[in-house]
Amino acid sequence: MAPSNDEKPVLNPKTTEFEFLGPIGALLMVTVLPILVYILFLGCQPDGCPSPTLLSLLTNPTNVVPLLTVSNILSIFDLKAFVAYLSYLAYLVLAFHLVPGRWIDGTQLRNGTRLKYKENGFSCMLLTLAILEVLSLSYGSDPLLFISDHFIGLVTASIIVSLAASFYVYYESFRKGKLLSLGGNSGIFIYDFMIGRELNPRIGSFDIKYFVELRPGITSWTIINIAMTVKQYKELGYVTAAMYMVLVFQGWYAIDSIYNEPAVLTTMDITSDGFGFMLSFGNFTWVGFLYALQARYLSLHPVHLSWLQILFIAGLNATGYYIFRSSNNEKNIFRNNPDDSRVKHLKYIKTKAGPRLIVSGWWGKARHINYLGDWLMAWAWCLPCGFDNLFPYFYIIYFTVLLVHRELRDEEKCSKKYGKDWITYCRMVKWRIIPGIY
Ligand SMILES: NC(=O)C1=CN([C@@H]2O[C@H](COP(=O)(O)OP(=O)(O)OC[C@H]3O[C@@H](n4cnc5c(N)ncnc54)[C@H](OP(=O)(O)O)[C@@H]3O)[C@@H](O)[C@H]2O)C=CC1
Ligand SMILES: CC(C)=CCC[C@@H](C)[C@H]1CC=C2C3=C(CC[C@@]21C)[C@@]1(C)CC[C@H](O)C(C)(C)[C@@H]1CC3
Repeated sequence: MAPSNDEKPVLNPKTTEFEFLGPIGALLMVTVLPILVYILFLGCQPDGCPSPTLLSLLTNPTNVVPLLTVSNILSIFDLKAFVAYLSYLAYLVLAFHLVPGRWIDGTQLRNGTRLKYKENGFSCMLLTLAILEVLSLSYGSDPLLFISDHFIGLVTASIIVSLAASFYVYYESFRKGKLLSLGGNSGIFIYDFMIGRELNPRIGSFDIKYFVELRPGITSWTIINIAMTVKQYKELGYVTAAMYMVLVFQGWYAIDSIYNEPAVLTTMDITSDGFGFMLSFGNFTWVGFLYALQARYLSLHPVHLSWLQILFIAGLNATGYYIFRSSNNEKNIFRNNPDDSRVKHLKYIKTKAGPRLIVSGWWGKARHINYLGDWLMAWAWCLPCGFDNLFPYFYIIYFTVLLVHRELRDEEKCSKKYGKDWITYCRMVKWRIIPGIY
């Protein structure tokens, strides 16, 4: 007999528990984060990081001339940069639709369905890099120097686009039949707008969250790093080892994330977080521009490293990448096919909720061992900037907070999902991120 209406589970239950300090935290994120991005970029100028000229404003606010001249703050509004950024996004959307790729299944949704996602990110990235090469061969360094010359204007363009996308998906989320995120349906605008109300906003088969997660931000981060390397070469006549390390380490990470595109389908962002300002701004601007903080710093303030420092930092990045990639692959392969020869030796616990929890291998060392690998790489991206300035280390500070907070969020989610099985798992694997420490 079909369950009565009051027995049927509600498809979109109201969100009753807040994260990120609730509506107040959401308002702060939407207002403070864009300002923070401007401070980190406008505040770092050729005359210093932070620029002493701009710091003088703190003691003499009326002396706005330096603000206009040194920081070129009026370049925040840059029509050329805005048009260029929109053209860049249009190209990415066109490439997504035209470049061939297989369609793969996402994880099962709570309404029992599975969405299909087009896997052609790596081909699109190769196409983008090929186009960059052709442009450089045809027009020299000008196309890439446009990026460093119009950088703040491009940042503004990404912020405007991220806000427009956030408002669009929020408005569309009220259409009938939408599947909402469990954490973004509080009914309070600023909170749902920030954390994301609809789980998988789409235009036809075009999944906005999936596209934004691995295309505009990751790609612009890679291109900006190349542009900052070209800028350093133009200024110095050579490229420092420190810049090469940041370019290669971060470029590898970015391209690796796209090469392993299917892995994003099992991340929290895709499986449980709605698409709102956090993921929109987080990808378009935070990943797309702020993640290039070290390359921009080195283009303005070259750092020379000793061979010992180079070897240590390279070893740190390699260790981090090995832990990051092998642990993520171990979980993703196991979850897709536990009988795969590469993971069938792993011990696991069966859960009442269904999915199996690995309790040996990487996932027997810590409950988020993959975060440790990512965190070590983050250190390897900051250390090439030397120790004269804290600006480039903003990334490791932000990232540490993000990973610790994300681990707590995931613990909360898994504890609710797995109940006693999660308690059993935690007893067997007691470390959260760093085995023996945390
Ligand atoms: N560079 C950056 O800015 C960022 C990078 N990252 C990286 O993204 C990667 C993915 O991180 P994230 O999205 O947080 O998700 P994770 O890859 O850490 O996966 C967490 C999920 O995996 C499942 N799981 C947990 N423990 C086990 C286990 N023992 N066996 C099997 N499955 C398990 C649970 O999902 P289920 O409900 O399916 O069981 C859990 O919700 C990480 O490597 C992280 O470092 C993340 C954020 C930002
Ligand atoms: C302060 C602020 C705006 C926070 C928003 C958080 C986002 C920046 C991150 C949340 C999860 C992310 C992931 C990646 C980039 C950063 C964000 C969007 C990621 C795409 C980076 C590349 C990795 O290989 C990944 C695909 C595993 C990863 C997924 C999560």
